[in-house]
Amino acid sequence: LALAPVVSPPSSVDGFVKQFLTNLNFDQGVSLSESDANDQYLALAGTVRDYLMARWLEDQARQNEQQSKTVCYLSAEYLLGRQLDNNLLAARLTDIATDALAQCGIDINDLRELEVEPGLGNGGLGRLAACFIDSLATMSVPNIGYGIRYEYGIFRQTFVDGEQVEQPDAWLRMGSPWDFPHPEAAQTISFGGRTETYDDNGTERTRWIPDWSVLAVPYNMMVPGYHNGRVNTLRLWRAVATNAFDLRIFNSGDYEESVRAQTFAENISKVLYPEDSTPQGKELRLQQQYFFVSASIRDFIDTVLPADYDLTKLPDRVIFQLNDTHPVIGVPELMRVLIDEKGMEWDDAWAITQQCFAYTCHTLLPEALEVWPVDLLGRLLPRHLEIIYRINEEFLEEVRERFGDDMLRIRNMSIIGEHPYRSVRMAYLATVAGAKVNGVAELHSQLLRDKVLHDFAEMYPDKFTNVTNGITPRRFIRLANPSLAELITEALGAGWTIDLERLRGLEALAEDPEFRERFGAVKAANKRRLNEVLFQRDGVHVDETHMLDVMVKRLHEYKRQMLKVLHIVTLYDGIASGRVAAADVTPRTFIFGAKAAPGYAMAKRIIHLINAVGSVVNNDPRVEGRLKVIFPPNYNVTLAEKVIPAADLSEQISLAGKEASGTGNMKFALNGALTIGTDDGANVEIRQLVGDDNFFLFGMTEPEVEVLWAQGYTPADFYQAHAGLRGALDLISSGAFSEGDRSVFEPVVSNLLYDDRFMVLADYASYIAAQERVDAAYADQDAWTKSAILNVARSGFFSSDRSMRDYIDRIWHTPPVL
Ligand SMILES: CCc1ccc([C@H](C)CC(=O)N[C@@H]2O[C@H](CO)[C@@H](O)[C@H](O)[C@H]2O)cc1
Repeated sequence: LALAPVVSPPSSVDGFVKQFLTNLNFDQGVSLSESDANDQYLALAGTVRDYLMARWLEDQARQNEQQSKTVCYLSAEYLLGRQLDNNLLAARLTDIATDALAQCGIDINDLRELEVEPGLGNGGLGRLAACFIDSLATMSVPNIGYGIRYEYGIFRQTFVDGEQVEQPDAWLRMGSPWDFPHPEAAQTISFGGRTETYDDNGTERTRWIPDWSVLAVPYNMMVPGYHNGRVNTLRLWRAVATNAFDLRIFNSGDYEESVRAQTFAENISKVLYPEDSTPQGKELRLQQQYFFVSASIRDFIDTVLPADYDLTKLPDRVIFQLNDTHPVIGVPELMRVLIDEKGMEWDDAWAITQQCFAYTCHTLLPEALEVWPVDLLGRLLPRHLEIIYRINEEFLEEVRERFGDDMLRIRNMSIIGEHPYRSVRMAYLATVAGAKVNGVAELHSQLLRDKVLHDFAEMYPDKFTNVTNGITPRRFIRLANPSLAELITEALGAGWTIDLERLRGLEALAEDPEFRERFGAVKAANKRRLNEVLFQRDGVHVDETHMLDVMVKRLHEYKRQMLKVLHIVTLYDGIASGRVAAADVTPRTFIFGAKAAPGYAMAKRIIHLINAVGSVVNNDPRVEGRLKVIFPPNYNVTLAEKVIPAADLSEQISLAGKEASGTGNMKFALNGALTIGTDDGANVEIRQLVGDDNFFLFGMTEPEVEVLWAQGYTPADFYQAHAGLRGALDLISSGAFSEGDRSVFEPVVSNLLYDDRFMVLADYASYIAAQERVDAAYADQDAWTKSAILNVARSGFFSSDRSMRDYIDRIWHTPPVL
């Protein structure tokens, strides 16, 4: 019996009904007639999980027996989105489940809406991780996604008088049917204490005597491949106290103290840090990073490798991909395990470590590069600091050998920074330790080589490579835009879902008026769907006759939501002042989606301004039917899936040289929106592929930005020089959007006039000119639709499957296990 294969329930409506009722009755403990929607949803999720379980167990067995090389993706964030539909799609169960539930008198749509998306990420980096693990499963590449099972994900955003107010994201409250705990595989994670050396048969060794420890309990989520019967694992760690409850203290009556250890321990995986570019350097954040990385590395060695595996061959079995600097403490951790626990010599351990790690950098903002004060790191992880010091020592020796005693270079390249305080530069540690270092778009990777990590690229030219980001077409076309998916499948067959370059086949159809007709109808239908969703969700209407001009991404000054605001105010001012006839303005609805890090004051003010401009514009009869601003709160993956398919214009307007890649830009192009954008991040590659005629380019290039910055940038000069700009800024300063109270948005305007680090004013004129080109183009709907079809046809490159192929070829060398 032990060898009996796990049998999936029969993939039939009857089989599904049987499994569903079994789960409802025996897992949820209710009868169908007694059950409420949440019971039914949890039973449905459990049933889908049962169908995937057999595949998962088979896969694990296959990978173990084949001793295949595994990609361990170490990420502090996974922005997964809702699971139900993706799992149904992957397992070809959508129709079966829909019919089975209908047989039980249940409308699956009602249950679908109950699912709370796991918001275990902030933005681009977290969502990219989710797209990547979907692609690896679909490509049958052995992969374990390791991360943290935060009890509270990214905050829920509400607006109070137009201002962002954060609510805790209690996503687990109604149960989490998609993951299941494995306490038997818990790892003990230690902190604090000191180190001591001891003699081990003539060899001096070091051991760490920690102060305290917590348990890391893994929760597995299944990551199903699309239509290939494969299931990989997402393994998220939860912190619990080693001794949850101190009976002695309890019996002494100090009940609170008796459970303190538990609450203290649980804090580690309590909540996601809501910053997405400015590290706060908080100790708990470092605890989180070490907690999940230590658990993951030891879990892989203990549970995936055979017990007696020869660790000198570790690079044959695993590559740990570092998703930005957040998991880099994993480098000294692997060294500690190999040397202190496995008794390996330093040089052997270092040689292995350098082959087992690779580092992806996701940013260009110097302030986003994490540095940890040596005091904090030394107190929390004394042994790791020792190891980092020795890594740095040996590295600087190598620098000296290579470049001589060049003190400036040595100080610039040292993993240990001296100013403003002695700290460990995690990006440098990752670069020195990683077998490969990559950026996430061609321009980004070039800027890493030329600027951010220039000295390292000079020393290790072969280490630096690029892998342009991608998105999964399963979620962001098949699931988010079923009517477009249907149209494409009808035209090209279904193969495009796992081979997105096949979209090229649509190029010819762009010439076909009938196909254009149908493509336009899909866009119109998605606008109507968005209208229903936003009316039900927030009580606002979307006018499907309007151009939908969409800007959805985290709120950050470098992304320049303020440039979009100035465009809206310029249009509004034109009509309101009578300078422009309303009839001459293309009817537009501006849709924003954006969360600001709670501590990012300027970002929160800009959110307030967008809502304030919106309420004035939306209630001014002079622009009624011409201009409308919609800002649904709590932008997340689920809302993105409804907004992106309805968009006509995709706003990708960051200052050139600041957005590492962007991935929203790719989702919009693949859903038939045209892009207005700068030559920044992956916009450059989108424009190169879709063609200049199908992209509204504006603004300075990165070198031009550097030149203007070097020669001294005076934003007020642009204010003086441009009447439209002056009018828009003056209108905001006048209090027109704040009931006459000039003080409310004064900081936003003066920041632009006297600082403007991201050159909003410098790019304003070019942006407005580009928007006029958009208006002209949109007037010819047929030509616009043709251009939209060409955007879809030529964007197959931006599949995360292609990104995975590039990682496999250039960094991982982990062929699919078929
Ligand atoms: C510690 C604070 C912190 C948290 C998150 C981050 C992330 C790296 C920020 C991020 O999400 N970067 C985005 O990553 C995307 C995926 O590669 C890119 O497409 C975006 O351009 C980049 O901003 C930096 C610093």
